[in-house]
Amino acid sequence: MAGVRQAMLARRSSSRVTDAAPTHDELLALVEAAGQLADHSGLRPWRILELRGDDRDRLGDGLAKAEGVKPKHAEKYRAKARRAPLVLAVVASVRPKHKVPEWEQEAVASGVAHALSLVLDDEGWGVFWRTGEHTRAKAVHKAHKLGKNERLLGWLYVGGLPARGKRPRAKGRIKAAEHLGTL
Ligand SMILES: Cc1cc2nc3c(=O)[nH]c(=O)nc-3n(C[C@H](O)[C@H](O)[C@H](O)COP(=O)(O)O)c2cc1C
Repeated sequence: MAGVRQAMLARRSSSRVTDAAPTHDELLALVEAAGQLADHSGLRPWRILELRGDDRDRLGDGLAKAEGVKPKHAEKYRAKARRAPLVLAVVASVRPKHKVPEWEQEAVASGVAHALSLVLDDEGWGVFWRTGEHTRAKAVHKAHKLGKNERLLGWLYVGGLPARGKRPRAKGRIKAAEHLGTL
């Protein structure tokens, strides 16, 4: 469908967003759409955690702890986690020792995050996928109450698009011919 191609060509990450955010119900509809991608054996090896308000401080505190910073000095990390009104933690929930290897399951979870970024962008929201050296640190894992077979793929920071809209693409579009080859 041409609409998807146009949406991809128009997609841009927005590092700065306003305090507006999709509601829980709006988000549910977008997660439903993003979750329709190819999934070997239909394992659905992913989930998304919706962090709003003070819940974002759990992320900030987890990052501070991973860095070895005491809670009373965690303000800098809390502020980072508050850069958007809605932070979506992307979790790969893998089934170990399944005939579908773990890397394929993580590929599905990653695909969902990309698809969710795209549909959010297409609906007019600002989105920015962030990670960092502590994404898979124990303290961050615990802060998100993840299970033994779960791991984070980072966070989608979501909010309203600033009045100036999306930034123009600095390096232009990719050169497709450089990425498409034959044997
Ligand atoms: C898995 C993943 C993790 C990322 N982590 C960061 C990050 O921690 N910090 C950052 O500045 N950009 C990060 N990025 C890149 C931005 O989300 C964004 O894609 C980049 O700034 C390019 O902008 P564009 O998406 O508009 O082309 C990450 C992207 C992905 C896919």
